[in-house]
Amino acid sequence: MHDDSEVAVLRLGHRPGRDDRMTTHVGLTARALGADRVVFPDNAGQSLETVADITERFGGPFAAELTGSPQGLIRNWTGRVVHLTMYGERVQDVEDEIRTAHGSDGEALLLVVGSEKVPFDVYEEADWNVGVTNQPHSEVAGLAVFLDRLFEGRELEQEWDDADRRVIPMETGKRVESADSDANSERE
Ligand SMILES: C[S@@+](CC[C@H](N)C(=O)[O-])C[C@H]1O[C@@H](n2cnc3c(N)ncnc32)[C@H](O)[C@@H]1O
Repeated sequence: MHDDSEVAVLRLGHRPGRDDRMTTHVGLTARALGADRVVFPDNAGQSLETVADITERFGGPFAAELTGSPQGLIRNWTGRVVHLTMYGERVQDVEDEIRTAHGSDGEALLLVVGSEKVPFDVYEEADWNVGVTNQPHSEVAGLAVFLDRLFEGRELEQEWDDADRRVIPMETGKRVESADSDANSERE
């Protein structure tokens, strides 16, 4: 989480139209929960724009990029690769090992989430295939739980740089403060 070794998220596969919201949410979840970068397939430019816009307004650091070769990124990754899949080893059994590789050994992590069927090569190329439960659910949910386990909750405390607005937590209502501290409040 914005320390020496990077955590990047790769969205593998994107079906324009059908996957637009899900791909965007992979990026927003990666950003909000402590990853440094998200990489989308190059047909997901609309999702990239949304994530970049949120980062500009609500702060960073966070990078969003496109790639023409998602599997090339996996093959050429110099750190370790974690593929999130319902068929993988239980997250609670491998999280310590992954945290040690990242935190103590300084390995950059590439977290891979799929959309439609993930090619078997990815299972073979991954250092860990990890299940957040072995039940089918969602790439967004799997990513969120995995990042929270990886960072042991520290990502909830992160500060945001260069935001032009900030949400003030409230018991009731919505309050957003601009960077120059003009406050706007709204009751639901
Ligand atoms: C809707 S699923 C489709 C998976 C696809 N049927 C396949 O064969 O890989 C899309 C993505 O959600 C993630 N996912 C779904 N359930 C998961 C689980 N229990 N643990 C971790 N990731 C999961 C995986 O990254 C998966 O590629």
